[in-house]
Amino acid sequence: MAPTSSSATPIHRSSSRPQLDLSGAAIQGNIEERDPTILLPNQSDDISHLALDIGGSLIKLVYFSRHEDRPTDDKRKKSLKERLGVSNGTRRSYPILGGRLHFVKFETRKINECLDFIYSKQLHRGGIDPRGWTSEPQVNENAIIKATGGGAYKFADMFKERLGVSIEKEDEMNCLVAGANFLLKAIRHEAFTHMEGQKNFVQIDQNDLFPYLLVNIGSGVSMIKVDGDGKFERVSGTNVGGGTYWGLGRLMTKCKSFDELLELSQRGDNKEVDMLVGDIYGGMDYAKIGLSASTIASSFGKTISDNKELEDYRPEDISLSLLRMISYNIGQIAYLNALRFGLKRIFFGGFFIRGHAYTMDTISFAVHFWSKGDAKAMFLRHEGFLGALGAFMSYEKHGLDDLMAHQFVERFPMGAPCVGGKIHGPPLGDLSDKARNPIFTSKNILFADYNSERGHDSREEDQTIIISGVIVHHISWMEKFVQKGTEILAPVPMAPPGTTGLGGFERPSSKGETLRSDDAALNVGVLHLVPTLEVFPLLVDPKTYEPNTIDLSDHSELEYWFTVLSEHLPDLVDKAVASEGGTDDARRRGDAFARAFSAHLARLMEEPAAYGKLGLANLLELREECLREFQFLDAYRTIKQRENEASLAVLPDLLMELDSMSEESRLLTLIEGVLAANIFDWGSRACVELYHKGTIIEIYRMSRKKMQRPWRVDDFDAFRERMLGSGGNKPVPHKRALLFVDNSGADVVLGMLPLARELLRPNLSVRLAYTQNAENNFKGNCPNIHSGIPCLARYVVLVANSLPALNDVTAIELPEIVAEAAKHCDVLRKAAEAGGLLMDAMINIQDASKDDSSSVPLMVVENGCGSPCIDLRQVSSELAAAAKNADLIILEGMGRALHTNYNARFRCDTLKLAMVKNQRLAEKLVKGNIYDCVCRYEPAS
Ligand SMILES: Nc1ncnc2c1ncn2[C@@H]1O[C@H](COP(=O)(O)OP(=O)(O)O)[C@@H](O)[C@H]1O
Ligand SMILES: CC(C)(COP(=O)(O)O)[C@@H](O)C(=O)NCCC(=O)O
Ligand SMILES: [Mn+2]
Repeated sequence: MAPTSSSATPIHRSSSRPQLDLSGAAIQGNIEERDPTILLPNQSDDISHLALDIGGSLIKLVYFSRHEDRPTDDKRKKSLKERLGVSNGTRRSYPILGGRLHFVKFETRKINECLDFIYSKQLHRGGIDPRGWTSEPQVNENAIIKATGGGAYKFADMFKERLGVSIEKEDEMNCLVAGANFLLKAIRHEAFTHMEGQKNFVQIDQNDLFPYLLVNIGSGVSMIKVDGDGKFERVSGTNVGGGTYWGLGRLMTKCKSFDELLELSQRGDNKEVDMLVGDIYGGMDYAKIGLSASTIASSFGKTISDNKELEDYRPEDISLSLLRMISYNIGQIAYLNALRFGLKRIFFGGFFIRGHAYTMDTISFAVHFWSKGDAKAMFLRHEGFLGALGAFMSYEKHGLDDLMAHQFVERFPMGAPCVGGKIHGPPLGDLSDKARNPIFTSKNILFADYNSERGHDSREEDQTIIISGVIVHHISWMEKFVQKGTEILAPVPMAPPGTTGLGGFERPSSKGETLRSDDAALNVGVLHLVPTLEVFPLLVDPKTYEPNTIDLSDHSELEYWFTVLSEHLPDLVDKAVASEGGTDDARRRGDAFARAFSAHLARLMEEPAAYGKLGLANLLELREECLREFQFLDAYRTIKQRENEASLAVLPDLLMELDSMSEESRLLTLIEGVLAANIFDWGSRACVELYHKGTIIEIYRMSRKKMQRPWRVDDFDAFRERMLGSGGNKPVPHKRALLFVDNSGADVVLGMLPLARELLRPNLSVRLAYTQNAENNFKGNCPNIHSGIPCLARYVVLVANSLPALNDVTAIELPEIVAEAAKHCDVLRKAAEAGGLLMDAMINIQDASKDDSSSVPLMVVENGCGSPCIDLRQVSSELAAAAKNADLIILEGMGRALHTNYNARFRCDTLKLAMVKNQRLAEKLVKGNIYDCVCRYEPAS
């Protein structure tokens, strides 16, 4: 339990939406110090709000926790952010820093475990007072928890007695609908179809969501016609539901748990129990009415003709027969109701489904078969949490309903056993023994997901579990970490590859005999709420925008990238460990990171859609997130510094060389320079091997020498024409250019900065065009005048990562690099000085929407990402603001311009520049070879 603090000074956040007010919170010690301890009276997490759905079988918990910004080494970043109020989202006056939504469930018959969990995390002390979300330091008489489901009535007294809180009951149907509507609107890859073992995510158009049929398969089944928010009618239901399968199954098979029963079904053969069409028709199809011989004519029908007792049947066959009977029946009734009301879409929720492939396939089959393909069964990733989410939304000011998909980031943490930067627990060498021979009992995996939401914020080594007030166990983080890894690697239940055609199924084919543990099978991560994220405003069509260029649903593609990332792992671990001083602790964290990332990869190889729609960018981001989870804040720190220094040392010579050229050849040389310097990429195997063969400067020279036009994709002439004009075409200078920079060292110093400088320096072609225009009585001034001389772009915005990823330069590092470069360059110096050396530039950008004249020539903004790629649906609010008046985008690097955004269309002129540093990608994307270059220019569409 976290200690309480009486000397706590409250944090006050100005807020228009006070729902997550932290007035009860206090920072212990110096606010400036690294990772200060934040205390909320009587609780270990910052703040939590909780809602419950207490059903006949399961208790579902949704809770929200607010965490301080991730710990960072970089004081400057902190002070900059504080100064700018960036983390508070001042531009939009967001009142909250965001937080995380967690999903947990317990069996209803084990309600005590649920109460212990709430108590251990002090979730009931979230200060939910009926008067509002004002956190009270202590539980008060009026504290309430919103809950739905029958248990909200049945167990109300228990909550009062054990936790001192009152349950405020919410209507179950209301909650189901509110939860489903929220998920379908706010979570991008929430709904999917599942047919013949194939999972496909469905993009739901928010404006075309209603009406739909919601079928919630819990213990019993409710069918609700949903016409809008709060507009619904329970049109049907059936008492043959999840409770029926579990109840009958338990009686007939003696199984001890639901999962055991489901596992049995995977080895079952239902024709031993079911009467099939073929049994009646002597092995023939009844083709006239569309029934194959393997169609079930009568579930359990065969048991009447046999002279057998229950014991004579295999429990496996019984379980499968039951599962099919119930799933099929529900699918059929659902369709009949959809037909009744003319609904085409049916969403299925409830924990009966349990992400189980065979169950979903059976339901889908029934809907498809009876509707002749007209209606579609869709499933929800947060299947069983609809009611609990709805209850959460029923708090008067939960702040969730106006949030949108781009403000949620789902993470799948491993439960890193880190405490204050240290890995605790036994040496990692022991781990494989433990994994093979787990020491867990059913009791001490009670909180199997407990650590999933803690990540690197963990401050406790052991979790003490209190059951009925008695301390019964200590679980070390390490043990839980191993458990998580073991769970994640458990075999996946697979659906059969195909049906027999006319209404029958083959037997289920499972890759393993056991199901992935209940917890891991949820396929639901922690939803991080980042209110400041925005959709990049220059996308032509955000709805159809797909960041990933490579489709990993192609299995050979997935296999290839899986191998690339796996092979890169040892080197990455070495770099990461070295970046933390190579200590024993760093080594242990490195090993743990490698295990965790490998486990994620292995799982995704087996089940690519396990974490939602999967693209290469997701894998690359997962790797960075995983590093951060194990407290590797910047694995390439030293390498980046070394390369920056070396490149800055040769910058003056390069600038001199450039200055001696004509404008036309200079622009070409600059683009060549960007492409050549993009070779400095520590994420590419081939490049890393190159670095062992020469110094930075040698490689840079070699790379520049090899720049032969035409490049593999070469739109340079069109770009040059647009920039400098040609023949009768006058150049129309750009107003604001956004330069998405990539790697540290030569890439940014010798590539992108000189290009930025070119845009900002006085330009003869523009001057000429302007003068001619003026002579032709051109009214108005050329907008691009700095110090009285026109240039190619009036404002240049350098867009860099918010967090480190590989050797990419970050927005925090960039101002210092620009300042160093500015020592050798008047243009950069003047531009930077005009912006008060970038810090103020960032302040100004926030005002830019109000008054454009306050903008400065050169600024740095963070992009909101911590990945080598960029998903432009989720960028920082600063970048979104900076993009407002931008008319030129330059995307640089393989991650940002090829892996992602290669096919993205923008509303302004766009230049995509990258060197392809991977043979396979070169072949696939540009039909070329490794080290080929891409210079793709697309005028505004
Ligand atoms: N671990 C589990 N324990 C019990 N039932 C489970 C479990 N996992 C899935 N189920 C299935 O989920 C059903 C409960 O679904 P749920 O949506 O939670 O409904 P309810 O609100 O009625 O409890 C059970 O009847 C059973 O079929
Ligand atoms: C991670 C990267 C996208 C970074 O490239 P960059 O954006 O820096 O040009 C790239 O290095 C990559 O795709 N690497 C994996 C492929 C390989 O090692 O061949
Ligand atoms: Mn990079």
